[in-house]
Amino acid sequence: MTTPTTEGSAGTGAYRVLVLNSGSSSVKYQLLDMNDRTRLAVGLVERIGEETSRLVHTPLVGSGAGRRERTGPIADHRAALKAAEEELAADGLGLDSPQLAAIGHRVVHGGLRFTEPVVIDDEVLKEIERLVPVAPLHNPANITGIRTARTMRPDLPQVAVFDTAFHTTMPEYAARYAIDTETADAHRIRRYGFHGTSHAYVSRKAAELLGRTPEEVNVVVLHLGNGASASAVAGGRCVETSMGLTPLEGLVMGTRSGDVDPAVTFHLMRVAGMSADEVDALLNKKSGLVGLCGDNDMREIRRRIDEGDERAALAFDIYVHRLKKYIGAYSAVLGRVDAVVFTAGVGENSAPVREAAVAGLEELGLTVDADLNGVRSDEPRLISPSGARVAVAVVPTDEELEIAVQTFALVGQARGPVGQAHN
Ligand SMILES: Nc1ncnc2c1ncn2[C@@H]1O[C@H](COP(=O)(O)OP(=O)(O)O)[C@@H](O)[C@H]1O
Ligand SMILES: CC(=O)OP(=O)(O)O
Ligand SMILES: [Mg+2]
Repeated sequence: MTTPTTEGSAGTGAYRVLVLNSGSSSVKYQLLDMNDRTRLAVGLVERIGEETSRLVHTPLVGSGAGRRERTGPIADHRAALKAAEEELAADGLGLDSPQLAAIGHRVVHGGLRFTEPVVIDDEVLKEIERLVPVAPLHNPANITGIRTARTMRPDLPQVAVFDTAFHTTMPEYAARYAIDTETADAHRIRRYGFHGTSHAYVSRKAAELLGRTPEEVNVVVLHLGNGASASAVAGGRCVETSMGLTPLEGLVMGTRSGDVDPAVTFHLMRVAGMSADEVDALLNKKSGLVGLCGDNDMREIRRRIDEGDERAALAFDIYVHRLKKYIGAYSAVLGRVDAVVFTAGVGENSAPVREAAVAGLEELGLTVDADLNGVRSDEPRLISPSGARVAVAVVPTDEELEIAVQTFALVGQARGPVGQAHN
């Protein structure tokens, strides 16, 4: 791992990066010191637009240390960022700080054009807006984040780091749908994949855990958060991933269906009289775990299962069955698998999901040690027994760190030499 120098961006001495990860109803933010990649403050604003919004802000340095919480309505993403800025400013870490080198934004859809992080200008912003129809839950929130941050610090470089970028190495036969080529090309319909920052970070960390370089290993990464996706990474390059044109395809998610027969859509339109927008809302917001059992939080689902709730049990089984299909499929795609890696909220925390997802896959070399699987930790760790043919691991993701590193590297390149992107 190479550490950037204190030169920071531009030799100005600015060495901090603020990262904004704006989701459909939440904003996660982190302020990092890029000299040693430590976090100075972290925060989350959730349930934006509801009466019960909540901001949790935790400064990690100085006298302000200690978690602070605000509750009460926060109307929109703009208000959420303003509230976050107030909290940062209260600790002397506000956006007016001369030490701030850049703001890094997670942008979910980068289409065909953005295969690397970019400094945002009006034209880049316009392209991110053009992609709203293919990331309707995400790109609008990302855009609001960018616009608000620009208003607050118009002089500061703002960098977009795209979820889709890591997947642009997918071979054409994995990225194309088998539909009429002219129609597909005219509308840029293909599989883009998402959560790429996480898949990139976690696959690299998994190689490190195995004591190998990313080039030496083939891994299957299962990013199981509210949105969920799988990827097959061969020698450090993504060769297949489960999300497609939009973040709807693939695994069962908190509120999204993942894979369904596409005919479900026109059947609902023709037979149930639903509009395109209604089907869109059904598949994106009222499906997945919440559609199956009314809850999208895996903790709550497990609690209900323990009480004998059959709907929750069936939802769990459907979730895990889909995961197992993807583990099998990606083992075939990779030919040789060195590790299957669990990450994000469910992947990092739910031992029952991990156990059930690999149960019965001994023929593929996959087993989980019950004791290791039960350990709670924030560190990357193996949960397969020693000597297992394929390692099974838990690697906490850190999209914000990855975004900060890419942002800082880019701003440095634009203005003069700085440290490089990390391993
Ligand atoms: N201790 C836990 N046990 C089981 N599942 C958990 C736990 N903590 C969080 N989760 C799951 O993780 C999900 C959130 O994952 P996260 O990666 O933070 O999502 P996102 O970034 O998409 O908002 C929750 O909805 C919940 O299902
Ligand atoms: C792309 C995507 O699904 O993101 P999230 O998990 O943050 O909803
Ligand atoms: Mg996430």
